[in-house]
Amino acid sequence: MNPIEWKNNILYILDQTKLPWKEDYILCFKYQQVIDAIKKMKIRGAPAIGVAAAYGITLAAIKYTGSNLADYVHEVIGEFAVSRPTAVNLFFAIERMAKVVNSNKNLSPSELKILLLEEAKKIENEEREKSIAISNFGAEILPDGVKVLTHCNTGSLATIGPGTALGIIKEGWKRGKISHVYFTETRPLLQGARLTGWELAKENIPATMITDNMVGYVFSKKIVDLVIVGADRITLRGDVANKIGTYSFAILAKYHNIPFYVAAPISTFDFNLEAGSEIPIEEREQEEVLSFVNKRITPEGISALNPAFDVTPAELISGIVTDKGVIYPPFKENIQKLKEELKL
Ligand SMILES: CSC[C@@H](O)[C@@H](O)C(=O)COP(=O)(O)O
Repeated sequence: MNPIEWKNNILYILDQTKLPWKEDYILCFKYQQVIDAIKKMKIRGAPAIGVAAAYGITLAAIKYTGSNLADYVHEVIGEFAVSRPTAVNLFFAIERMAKVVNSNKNLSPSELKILLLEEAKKIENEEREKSIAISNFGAEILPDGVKVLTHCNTGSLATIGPGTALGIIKEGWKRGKISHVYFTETRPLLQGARLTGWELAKENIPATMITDNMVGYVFSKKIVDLVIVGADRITLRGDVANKIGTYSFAILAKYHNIPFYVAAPISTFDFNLEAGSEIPIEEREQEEVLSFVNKRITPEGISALNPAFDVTPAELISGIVTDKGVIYPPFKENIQKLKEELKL
């Protein structure tokens, strides 16, 4: 199941706000529809947001009939850059699209449009390959018969391909290494209950959902042996921004001596940032937490906090599974080494 598909100059986006009730694709004819889909989380998950933006920029270029395509593409890139602030994959993808424009200034508009589409397809294919690699590296380190907990949705819907944390779980299940999967409901938008539940059910993987506030209980009862989550941005010292709640689960895992793994492609690393405190955290509308299934549940006059992500310090993480292998502590040294090896 692809969360996104490019066909005949139309971008098809599977509307994740309608899952699991309806498998409905939005047909994007204009780039503004893609920005809207990202903002409203019809498409979400760090790698998938990057791919959507790359195609959205291509869509804008293809539809443009004016006389300065390069400037126009840069303007559109500026609009995508403010759609969701935390997942660095968005910026990774738009920088690559900007580079195509900047290094091909002498080409005709039609030639440039072809190159932009090729780059978007390349980004998509690379993300697919990366999530396959992560799934394999991660499955290798899983102990036999392990009971795993994951948070939010990091599967095919959030990436292109099997997924990151959920990709590892799917691969681990295929290899007979996982005995049971637990996943959180993931308040407030229920990416766990709706989306991870949907993917696990499609794969016939036996799974149990818990609400976010049951994690401590589940750890204390030794119901779970290991945690794997995804990431929206990882800094040079190995601090990880991920779906709100991740930080609390990491602290609880440390207390209970439960290994806590993060899975993400190298495109989720932000080599410009040293510490997690520098990561911009998206603050979403209060209404999302004050209401449940579109019905206000908190009395009028009460306000709410709604950060979409939190930051888990490197000290709480056992390992980071990437498409280039698993990084272990000391993270700062090992991330720096990988950066140099990959010439990034
Ligand atoms: C492979 S997806 C990794 C992360 O993007 C995922 O864990 C997550 O936090 C998703 O948040 P979302 O707000 O649903 O985009």
